[in-house]
Amino acid sequence: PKTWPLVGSIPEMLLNIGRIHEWTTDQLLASPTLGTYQTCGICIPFINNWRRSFTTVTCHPKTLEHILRTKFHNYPKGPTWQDTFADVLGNQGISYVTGEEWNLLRKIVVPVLAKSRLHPALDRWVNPTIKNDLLPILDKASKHNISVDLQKLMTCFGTDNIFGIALGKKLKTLLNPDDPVAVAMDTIFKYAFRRFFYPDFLWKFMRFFSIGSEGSLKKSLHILNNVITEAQEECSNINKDETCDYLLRAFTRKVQVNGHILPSSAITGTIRDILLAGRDSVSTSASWFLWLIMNDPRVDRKIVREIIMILRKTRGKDMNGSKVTNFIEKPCDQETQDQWTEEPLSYEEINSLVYLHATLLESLRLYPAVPRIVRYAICDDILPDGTYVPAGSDIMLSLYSVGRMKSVWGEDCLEFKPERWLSADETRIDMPEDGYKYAAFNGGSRMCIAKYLTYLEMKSAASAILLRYKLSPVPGHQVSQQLSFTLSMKDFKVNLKPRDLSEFGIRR
Ligand code: HEM
Repeated sequence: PKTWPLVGSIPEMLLNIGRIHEWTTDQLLASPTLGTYQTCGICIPFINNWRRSFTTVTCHPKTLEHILRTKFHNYPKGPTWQDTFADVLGNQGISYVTGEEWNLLRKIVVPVLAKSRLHPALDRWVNPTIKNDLLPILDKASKHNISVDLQKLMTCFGTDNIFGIALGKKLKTLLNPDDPVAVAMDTIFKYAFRRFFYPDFLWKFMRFFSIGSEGSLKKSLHILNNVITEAQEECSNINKDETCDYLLRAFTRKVQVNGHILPSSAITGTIRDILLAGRDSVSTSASWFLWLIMNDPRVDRKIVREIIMILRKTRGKDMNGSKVTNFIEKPCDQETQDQWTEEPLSYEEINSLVYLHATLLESLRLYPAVPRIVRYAICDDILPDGTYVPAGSDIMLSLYSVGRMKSVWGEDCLEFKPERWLSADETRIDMPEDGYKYAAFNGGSRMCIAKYLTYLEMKSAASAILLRYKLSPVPGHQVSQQLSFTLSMKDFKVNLKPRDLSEFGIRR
């Protein structure tokens, strides 16, 4: 990008702030290495060190692998990130700490969220939230022709699920969006992000005197911490032998791992990280996913058809009452439709949805909920494409841009095409050999701990919504990206019509 004396590329970035991820992609596409460029921010000689404002921006899968795996120890999150977010994330939580403490936390948390352990999370939290809270809201909206903001609803859905899964608490923000905890979470996201735009001395001054946005941030963190501490106290009174089905319980059982005792602040910090990370990421991904489907009737039909095929196998009955074994069936009548839509899909049903899974991967390729991550170079380094990275500078990985590179995903990289994730006969998922081509959940040792939980939550919500309703855009409403930690939309207004499944009773 164009770089000016003293202010670097800041003016051009500010001009493009409303489309910052697109702009970054444009710069990466124009770079001679097709995937890496270097730039700098405000740099005033004798006042700040040029290395602190120098940034390497990249999206090439080989470079991502180099930073996230091969040279993992040379690229931590760095002092600026730590200084800015220590109080928000808790300086002993999983996303903040490094070294042995971090290994220990991952050893506790990762197994609890492993794919094979998520069945109870679906039955106890996700599906009841869909059935009792989300669907009644959508039913009412479709009956009365009222449009809904799906981004907002999905944020409440993500919040309710993550509070259940992490703390064993029913928050029910779908029914009560003004719940003080939900409002506190909103405030934390909004004002913590604002720190990027204020000079350090200003927000630190405001924090010290608890004024303005920093005052609200402090209060909101206090509200969230109180909820976690209360849950910790309740949890310590529960019989230790009871089945452990939420994250906090896993901590009380495994406070000591390999002789290391975990401090209570590490547990609080990690739970806080999980509550914050597990909310907007899911709502953002679900919103882009549903937006893409709403605008692509071919994919919409294919998804509903696949769900029906699965339901015919698992819930279907023919005229004589016996289970249907083949899918070439009569049109779906109202009674069957009612039976199939009474309960959200079960764990086994969800795991049989191959096309839906491909659609999810495709939407995360184009719209990764975390669009960029930043690392810091401890020592000088040379990237695989020959770029020199000076010690003490930042390196930004644009996860948003990876999916938009023709050199990585081919000429049709901007097309929404779930089939690219499927085997030729479309019966199974074919992941790319180079795992760093798909980096939505990060890669290497700091990979997201909740990839499978996210898939499960999203497939469950998407199948429930798409089986029951046909979505259409609200005339005149355009979605746009909101500047935030995640790629969230400003709002996502849709109209819903009950889905008529009778048209799906045709031969394959
Ligand atoms: C579509 C949904 C999600 C996406 C795209 C996503 C993406 C990511 C990415 C890119 C990172 C790496 C961040 C970095 O190192 O700078 C990350 C880390 C993390 N994610 Fe997720 N995430 C999602 C959902 C979730 C959920 C539902 C949870 C909570 C259960 C969660 C918890 C975490 C935590 C705790 C970390 C830090 C791990 C560590 O540093 O060891 N994420 N996620």
